Amino acid sequence: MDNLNGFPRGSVFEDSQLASLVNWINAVLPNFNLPLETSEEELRSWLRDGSVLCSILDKLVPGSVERGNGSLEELVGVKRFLVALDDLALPGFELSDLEQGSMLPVLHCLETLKTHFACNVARGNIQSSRKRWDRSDLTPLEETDSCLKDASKIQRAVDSSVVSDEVASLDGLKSNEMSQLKRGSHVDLSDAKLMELVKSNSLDTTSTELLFNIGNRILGDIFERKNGDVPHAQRAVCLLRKILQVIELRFSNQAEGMKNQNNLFKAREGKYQSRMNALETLAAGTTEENEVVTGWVQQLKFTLQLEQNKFEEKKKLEDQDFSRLKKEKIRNEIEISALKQELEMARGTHEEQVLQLELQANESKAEYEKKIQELERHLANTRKRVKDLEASSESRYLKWKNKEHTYQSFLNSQHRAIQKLKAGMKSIKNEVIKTKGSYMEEFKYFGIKVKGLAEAAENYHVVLAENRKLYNEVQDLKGNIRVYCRIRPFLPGQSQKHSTVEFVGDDGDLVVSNPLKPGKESRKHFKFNKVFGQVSTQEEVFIDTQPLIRSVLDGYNVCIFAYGQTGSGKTYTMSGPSLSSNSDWGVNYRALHDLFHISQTRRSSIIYEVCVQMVEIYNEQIRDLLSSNGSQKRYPFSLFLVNFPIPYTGKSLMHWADFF
Ligand SMILES: Nc1ncnc2c1ncn2[C@@H]1O[C@H](COP(=O)(O)OP(=O)(O)OP(=O)(O)O)[C@@H](O)[C@H]1O
Repeated sequence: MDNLNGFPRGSVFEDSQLASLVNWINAVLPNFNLPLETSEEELRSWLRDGSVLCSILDKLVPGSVERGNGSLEELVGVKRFLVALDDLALPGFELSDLEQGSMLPVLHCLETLKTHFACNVARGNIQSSRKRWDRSDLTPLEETDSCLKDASKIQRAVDSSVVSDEVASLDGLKSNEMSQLKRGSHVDLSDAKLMELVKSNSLDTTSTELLFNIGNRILGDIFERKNGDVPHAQRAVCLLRKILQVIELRFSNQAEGMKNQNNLFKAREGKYQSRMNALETLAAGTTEENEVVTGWVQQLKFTLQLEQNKFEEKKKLEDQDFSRLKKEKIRNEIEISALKQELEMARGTHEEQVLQLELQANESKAEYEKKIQELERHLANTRKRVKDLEASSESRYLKWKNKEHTYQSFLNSQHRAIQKLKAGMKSIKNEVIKTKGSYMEEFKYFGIKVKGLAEAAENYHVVLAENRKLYNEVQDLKGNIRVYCRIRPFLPGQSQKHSTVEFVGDDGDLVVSNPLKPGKESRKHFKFNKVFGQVSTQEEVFIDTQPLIRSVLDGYNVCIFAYGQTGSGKTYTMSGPSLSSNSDWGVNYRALHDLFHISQTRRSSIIYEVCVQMVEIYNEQIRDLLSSNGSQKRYPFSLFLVNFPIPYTGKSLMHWADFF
């Protein structure tokens, strides 16, 4: 059995249909985001409080659902949804269906909404679709019932249809755009479109509901454009003002019309009352006439009563409409004032944003101008540099060209020279081969010569050894012990008149006189190997000892020592007054220098090792001065051993031993 809305009770709702329905709900209300595999029971729990249903319908037909008053009653939302459906003449369902009954009517209702509005969106015409429902889907009885519905519902339905007609008739807007406007969904409110609406007279013929929808949409569009599109906002404000003017004019016209109608009805009532009075006067005449007149009067009274009833009914309706319109006007005025405030705020915000943007624009403009100037300067510099570079590259190119030419000629000359060198090298090679042959012969000849020289050198060593032997024999003959005397000159400050040296002979004779002693004792004669006078030099003293020192290198022991009283010149003779000048060197330094020099000249044939020992003889004790614990070490023998080879300088002593 079918229900009142024409849906089969027993029909099945496929899962795919349910998923498609859920998908559609998600498309209409993206915030809900229901899962596609939602079951009927889950959907029931979602829809139970009616808020989702109201939101869907409000989204499809903005303003169609009455605003809630915050009631906590669960089914209030569903009731509002059903009332709104009824107003739109769309099929609904029973409250019990959503509470615990079959969900089929609810699902079919939603399916109808989906199909209906999808169809309307496609066609851009709500009215035609509703008419189809009214006529084809209702039974004749129901059609009759619907005709007897409340006058306000009819009026609203008529208004809706008028709205649709007016939507279609608006100049400058396409029908689907107007449909979107009416639903509150997005439509392009470009500046040109706004200007067109402001200038056109089509707003005068547009219904009040549609005007409110347009106003809402414009405000929404202004808030969506948060980036301060001020010209657009200004145009939108102009359009809003015009809409408000139209609405105000319309309300005042309606009030005026109501007043006129009221006066008209009052005038008619007075007219009928005067007629009744006239008829009553006539009734007071003849009985016959009276009866006839009474009949007329009765008839007139009945007619008047009917008229009065009609008039009262009409007046009641008009009063209701008037009060409704009044309330609506107050509500609209409140809404308009709120909108005005919002608009003012938005305008203030936009102006601030505009100022900020202008400031930013000025700053960035100045910055860009500065940058442009810098870039221009840079460009000019770059151009200049490019020109310079071009000029320098041109000159370099010419220079390199010249160099290339020079190198080419140089290479050619080098090539020729190489050719010449190759030819020269060939001839040199031949010459080298020839020379090599001659060298080989010469080498052979030299070999023979060198052999002879080696034999001669061998003989030379033999002769040299013999010479040394003879030399040392001469030294022996001269005497192993030689005594020299050196006379110190007067020291600065000493008197030169009292010298005891009377005679110095060339053969080593020395006569010393002392006039203070008597007889032979006053003159004494000494004999030395040689006597060095006051003017003798350090070198002259050394020359006589040099042969003895050289014999050390042939393996002989030599001892040189100086003897004399304090201040007689022992240190002067053995070491020298200073080492700054070679001429001041004493016997020690000269002897060592000579020894090292000779050892160097003989290093090809003999290698000498030189050792040094330094001892001190003091109070008949000998101490090693180079020993690490020298102060402790003492030699266990007495001073005057015969032939002990020590150079003696009084207090200090130097010893060269083991010379080879
Ligand atoms: N031949 C000389 N010519 C010039 N001056 C000399 C000569 N011999 C010695 N003298 C000077 O005489 C002074 C004493 O000489 P020197 O110190 O050599 O004596 P000495 O015998 O070593 O004394 P001492 O036993 O006290 O050490 C020094 O000033 C020295 O320069």
